[in-house]
Amino acid sequence: MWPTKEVTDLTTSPIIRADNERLEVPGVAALTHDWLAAIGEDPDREGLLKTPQRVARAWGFLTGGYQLTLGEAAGDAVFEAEGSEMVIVKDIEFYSMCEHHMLPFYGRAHIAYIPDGKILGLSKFARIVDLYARRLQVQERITTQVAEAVEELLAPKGVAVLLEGTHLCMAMRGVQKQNSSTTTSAMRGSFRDDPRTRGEFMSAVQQTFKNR
Ligand SMILES: Nc1nc2c(ncn2[C@@H]2O[C@H](COP(=O)(O)OP(=O)(O)OP(=O)(O)O)[C@@H](O)[C@H]2O)c(=O)[nH]1
Ligand SMILES: [Zn+2]
Repeated sequence: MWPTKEVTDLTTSPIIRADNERLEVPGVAALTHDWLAAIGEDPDREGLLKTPQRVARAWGFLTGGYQLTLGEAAGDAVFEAEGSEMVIVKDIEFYSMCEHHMLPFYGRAHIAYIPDGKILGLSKFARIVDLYARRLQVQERITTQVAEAVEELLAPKGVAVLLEGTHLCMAMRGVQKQNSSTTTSAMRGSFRDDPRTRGEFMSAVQQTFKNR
């Protein structure tokens, strides 16, 4: 892993400036030059001349989650609030890289929680998903880490996280199954203990499947 950069200005951090690949990972450009040669390419042909730098910037973005903490991703958006109605944030798209093949997997995350005095700014759920997705990952670990992050920030009565993912390492190589998808979930507190609470979440999520 490359040296951790202190991110003090969140408006310029790689996770927030999602359109802007500003963080080049040191060493990746030189490695990419050698990688191109190893696969039989000519790294010095015109079309590839800038590719090592592009790859280094792209990987800075794709693995920008290593550069941020949960506190930085959530900012100051934890608020005191009355009430304990279920909050569901659905269809948060994510893009990650599998740690086995370093190929992309992507899909949607759905998060629900039941507050116990604290709520979180809605956009922060997407930032938390990006924080963990922009690393080398397995889908199960992103799912668990997002659930643990919501627990840590809010200490809610319950939290549920469900991810649906398509893995390119299963589609464009290996078993070559283009249509398979993987669902992973983490249920904590009342979502684990109360089937009705879990059922309410699952039917809300299934509604988004039907509407596609
Ligand atoms: N559980 C889990 N497995 C994953 C994920 N992403 C990729 N994999 C799997 O990781 C496994 C690695 O298996 P290996 O047998 O070591 O590698 P491989 O020979 O390239 O495997 P194949 O993909 O079957 O060709 C494969 O079964 C992948 O499908 C993930 O997010 N979660
Ligand atoms: Zn893989």
